[in-house]
Amino acid sequence: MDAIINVPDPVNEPVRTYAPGSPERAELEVELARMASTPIDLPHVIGGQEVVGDGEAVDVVQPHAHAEVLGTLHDGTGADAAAAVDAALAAAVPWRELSFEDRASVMLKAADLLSGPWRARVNAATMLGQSKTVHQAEIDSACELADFLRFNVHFARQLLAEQPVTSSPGTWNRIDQRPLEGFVYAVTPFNFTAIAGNLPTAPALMGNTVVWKPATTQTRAATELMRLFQAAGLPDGVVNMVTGRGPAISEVLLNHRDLAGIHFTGSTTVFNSLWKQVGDNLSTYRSYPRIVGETGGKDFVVAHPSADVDVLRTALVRGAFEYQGQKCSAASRAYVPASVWERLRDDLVATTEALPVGDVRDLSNFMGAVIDDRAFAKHKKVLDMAHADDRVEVVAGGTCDDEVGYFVRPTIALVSDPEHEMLTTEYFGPILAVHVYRDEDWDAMLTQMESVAEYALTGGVIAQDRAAIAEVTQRLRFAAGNFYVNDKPTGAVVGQQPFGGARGSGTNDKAGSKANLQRWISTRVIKETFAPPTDYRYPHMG
Ligand SMILES: NC(=O)c1ccc[n+]([C@@H]2O[C@H](COP(=O)([O-])OP(=O)(O)OC[C@H]3O[C@@H](n4cnc5c(N)ncnc54)[C@H](O)[C@@H]3O)[C@@H](O)[C@H]2O)c1
Ligand SMILES: N[C@@H](CCC=O)C(=O)O
Repeated sequence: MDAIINVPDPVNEPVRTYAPGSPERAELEVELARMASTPIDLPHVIGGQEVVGDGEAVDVVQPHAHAEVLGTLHDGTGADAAAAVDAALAAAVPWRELSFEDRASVMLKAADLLSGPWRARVNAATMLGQSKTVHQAEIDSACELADFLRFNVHFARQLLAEQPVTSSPGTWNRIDQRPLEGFVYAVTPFNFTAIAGNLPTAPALMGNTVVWKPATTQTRAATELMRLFQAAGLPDGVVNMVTGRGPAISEVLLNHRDLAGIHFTGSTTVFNSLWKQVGDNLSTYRSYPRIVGETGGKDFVVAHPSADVDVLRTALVRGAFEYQGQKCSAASRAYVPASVWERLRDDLVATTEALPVGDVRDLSNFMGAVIDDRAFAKHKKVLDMAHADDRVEVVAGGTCDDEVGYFVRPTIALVSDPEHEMLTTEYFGPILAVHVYRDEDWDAMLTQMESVAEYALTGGVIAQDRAAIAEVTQRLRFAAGNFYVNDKPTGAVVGQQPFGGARGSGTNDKAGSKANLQRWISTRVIKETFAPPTDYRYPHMG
């Protein structure tokens, strides 16, 4: 077909309410019951084939009811990884030779299936496997993933339309956006099904083929995503999913000549280790691998003496405790002036103590469980430390219980020492450290908190005074890649607040944006000369 094709204008997927009596709630409840009662194999998908591996078996359980198994995966071995690379390389040429419209069409179809007939099952898998409440699952696995798929197509179309600004008389300059040579390695975290879906499909849209390793605890929903992509017509081998913990898979992939890029989201520690291995292996590769990684955070809320207390309380409760604080964007440190704390404390503590925490199948709960026994043990240790440390006063929560599920009560800890690890370390759980500063120390507080943590992901200011808002926005310019004024620091929406941070929080390539897609292409410039010179001499030579 010869045509310059436009793509549909993207629109953010509307968030459904799941209110009692709504059709979406009825459909979801059927799916939750079906999935919870039907554990399945969670196979690798290599070259389009479901392969039950022979690596160690790992059960994927419901975090809020850990005796209930959702499925069993097999830890990916070196042989599984090698087979996935072979499949990705075999699929590369036919995939990149399809037109952009054909590739885009697969992504747009996946978005429409997800927002329609697949919505309930992907949401149910995310709720059960990752312990998300229905609202948290809906904004992630249905809406954000559909948005990634649709907005990426829109941004990719813009990228491909960008051509040289000018051509000299007698010449024509053109740009060809090539995929990378080799395969892209996508490694995804447990906490967002949308990220799990975006990291392999963004490079694929740009013409690359991919080996994708989801987090073990997210594999129930990841398995639904693989099936969704296949249902949307993704050709075999374009995305190959290898399940498991990762090191054995990385051993093969990071030592492969054709590693063309890494698309990672997860902790700073794991990202640093992958980057280091790439550095150590540099002479192995055909091209310099593109490395994109969005990593950890120690996200802040700074309150000014002019803050509206109701706005501040809501931003803290939602920002710190939604999805059990397991968002990279979650507020985990707050700086509150003494004059505001006096008015905030009782209501904030009472609201926090009243938050319903439990099994996410009970839709009246505000929070579920933390992801697994490791996370639970880490949070328990932090709570024990907080209770024992005389620089810390636990004013809400502070308890946990793993008898049925990995439940950690939402916790607020008053921390007097601004250098304390509770104000610098990412715990990735429902633990909010609050530092109360003297109103007159506003300036010193801003200077100290700006760089006390290694991260720079999200943060915000709660204030009504315009001069204070302007001051914080400027002084904390490098402290967050996503900055909020009078709002919680979570809940970025694709196309509205492209997401990512710098410093120890990652490469800030902004998931779901043109900047991210740019990393998955390698530009070729073609200059054609219509009446080429036939004499080498220049006029100045006489
Ligand atoms: N900045 C962002 O956009 C963003 C978004 C979501 C999560 N996060 C961060 O992710 C972290 C939480 O997620 P997590 O617990 O899944 O992170 P993690 O780093 O423990 O795991 C991330 C992924 O890396 C895999 N992995 C670990 N070692 C590996 C290896 N050697 N080779 C290959 N894969 C390996 C894991 O199995 C998982 O799939 C937090 O630090 C959070 O801040 C950041
Ligand atoms: N983009 C999400 C966070 C993703 C990380 O976990 C937000 O803005 O809350």
